[in-house]
Amino acid sequence: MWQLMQMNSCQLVRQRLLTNKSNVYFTNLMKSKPSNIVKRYFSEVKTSSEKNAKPGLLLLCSPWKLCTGVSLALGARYMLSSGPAYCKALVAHSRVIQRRPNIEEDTAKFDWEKFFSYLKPHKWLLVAAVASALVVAFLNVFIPMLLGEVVNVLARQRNNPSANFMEEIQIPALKLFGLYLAQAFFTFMYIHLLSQVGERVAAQMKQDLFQSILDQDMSFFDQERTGELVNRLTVDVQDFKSSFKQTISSGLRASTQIIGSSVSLLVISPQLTGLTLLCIPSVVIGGTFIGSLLRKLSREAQTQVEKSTLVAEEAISNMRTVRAFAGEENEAQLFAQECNAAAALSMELGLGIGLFQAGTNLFLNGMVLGTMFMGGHLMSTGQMSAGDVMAFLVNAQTVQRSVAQLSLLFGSVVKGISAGGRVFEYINRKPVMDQSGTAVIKYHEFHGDIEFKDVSFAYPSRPDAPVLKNFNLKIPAGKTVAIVGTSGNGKSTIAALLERFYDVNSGQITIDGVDIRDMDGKWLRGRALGIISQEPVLFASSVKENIRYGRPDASDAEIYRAAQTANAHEFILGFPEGYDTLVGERGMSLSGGQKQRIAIARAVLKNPPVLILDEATSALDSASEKVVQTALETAAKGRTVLVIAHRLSTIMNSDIIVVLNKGNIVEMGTHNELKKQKGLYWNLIKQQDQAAQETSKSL
Ligand SMILES: Nc1ncnc2c1ncn2[C@@H]1O[C@H](COP(=O)(O)OP(=O)(O)OP(=O)(O)O)[C@@H](O)[C@H]1O
Repeated sequence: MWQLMQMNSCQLVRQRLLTNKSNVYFTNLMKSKPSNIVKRYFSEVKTSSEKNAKPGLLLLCSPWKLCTGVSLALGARYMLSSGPAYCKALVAHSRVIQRRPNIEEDTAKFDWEKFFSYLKPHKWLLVAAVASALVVAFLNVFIPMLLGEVVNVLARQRNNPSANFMEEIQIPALKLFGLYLAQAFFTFMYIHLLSQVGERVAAQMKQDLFQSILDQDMSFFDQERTGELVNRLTVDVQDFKSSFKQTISSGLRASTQIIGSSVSLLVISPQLTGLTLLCIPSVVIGGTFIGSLLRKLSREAQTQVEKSTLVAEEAISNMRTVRAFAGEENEAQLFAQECNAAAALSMELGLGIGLFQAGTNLFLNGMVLGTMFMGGHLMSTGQMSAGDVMAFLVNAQTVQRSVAQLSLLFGSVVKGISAGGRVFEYINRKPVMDQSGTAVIKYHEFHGDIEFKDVSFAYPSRPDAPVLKNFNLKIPAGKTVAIVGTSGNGKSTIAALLERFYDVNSGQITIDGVDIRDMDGKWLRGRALGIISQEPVLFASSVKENIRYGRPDASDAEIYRAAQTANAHEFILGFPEGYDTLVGERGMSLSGGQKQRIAIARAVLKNPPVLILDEATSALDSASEKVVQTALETAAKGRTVLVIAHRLSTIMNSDIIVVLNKGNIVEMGTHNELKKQKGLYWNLIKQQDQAAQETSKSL
């Protein structure tokens, strides 16, 4: 049993959804009957299979997985005295649909209009860059001719040495030097100007993309992978920028050079040009065929590299879970597997490129030899000079280099267009939720009467699974209302709807009679509501900056006062660097209770009239819970408070307790009233007392 769990534990890190689930959810699941655990197992499998029907079906059909699931479920019920984590493994197991990361097919369209709107502010820089690149191309066409003139002077000198060599060489050499200087100057100009345009456009695109991501609805983040979004911001913008710069610099230059140099070749020697043209079809056909094979291999290798990166990223970002389940070996194996597959493909690609390059070099060198042979013959019949042969060779080389650049560019343009398409797709993406509300309630007019009227709601990612149906609830101003109920009943959903993370499907939620959809969302979340959740999220900066996040314009004195209210001032001063102590990534260097008190200070600093406490103490041990509970009670004074409580000890001194079952209110009243009813609330109390006794016995 344990081995089975170990085998599946590393899969846990890939279950992003699980991070939305509280420990309480799993503790509760752990206490269910074995049949319920099995039921939940299959319900999770069903949900997953809805998302990804084919593999889901496979999972359901696989007898091995079925047996594992049932045995995990049955065993888990009896083995879980040490905590809810194993239940997480159970549910994670049921959610394992696809072991390997899914690299989605690229379907995004490139938005040319948007692209030009980014170029527009830099049009003059771009024109100057393009003009400079064209000048370089023209110079590259003329340089071989002048080089030919210089060679002719040298050849004449060898056949007929004369004293006025300096005079003869002076003019062509000076002209050539002038062209070299001009070529150097314009090369510098186009590279410098192009990098200015490229960097400015890329920076603007990145900012717009980030802003667009920040503006998306919460349902967008429920469905998108963090790694994918970060890739859009980094890799895709980078690929697009490189491709853009390369298209202008290499593409424009190479095309102009091909045309210019081809004309020069014809002028120098039509016979030699004709001979060269005869060889071209074989190069084009062979090159296209081998090139397409190599590109296919390159795409496969790239996709494989991305897969291995995703495996590493998920493991590193969930390191605590990996360590807690001793999943290092599995992760390392999986990474090695993906890495080796990527290396094998890249080696195959290397072999292909090597053979292709060697063959091309042999062919091209053969052509040079052939040109010299034929050129020598034409020289012997007086139809060409040594300088002409030299100019022809250099021009032919320019054409060859330019063609090679263009063929390389083709891959880069395809890559850049698809990367740009993905970036623009996200930039253009409009949130579905209507954000046009502007209503705000003046602070001194704010009472804090909250009402849910006939609210029905299903998460956008699961439209067929309604969480609330015709839900009605009044939270009077200045009162504390606690919502209790077993896991998965929709308690946190109520808080999420009040924060307007999602819009209700029907009905309305009002604060002081104003529909929250008509309110300015930033004001609603930023000023009116404060939330303290079970797992407070801190940023990797100092304690002070984390508290200031509640109100960026707060003074230091206000921050200290908020920390005092949150019972955090003392322990913060105990740190060697006090308020300037860095909390580490996601607050790793603090205890759960300390993190929570900093989160409370952050909410207190914001001074919101309505406070939402979403299982704010349920992740803490009983000693920390008491300290945090006191801090919460101080913070809650004079505000309307919505408490989402799984553990009944966290409902504080609530004025009204609402018992929720399957999204419906089944009991409502004060603690004493509900106890007397001996209904669901009474059962919950009994269950929790029993669980507490069992825990203390096992300790
Ligand atoms: N982001 C989401 N997307 C889709 N479904 C969700 C999402 N969050 C929650 N759900 C589903 O909505 C239902 C209610 O979940 P909710 O988190 O509100 O329950 P809860 O009573 O707060 O549970 P717990 O006490 O375990 O936190 C559950 O079936 C859950 O799976």
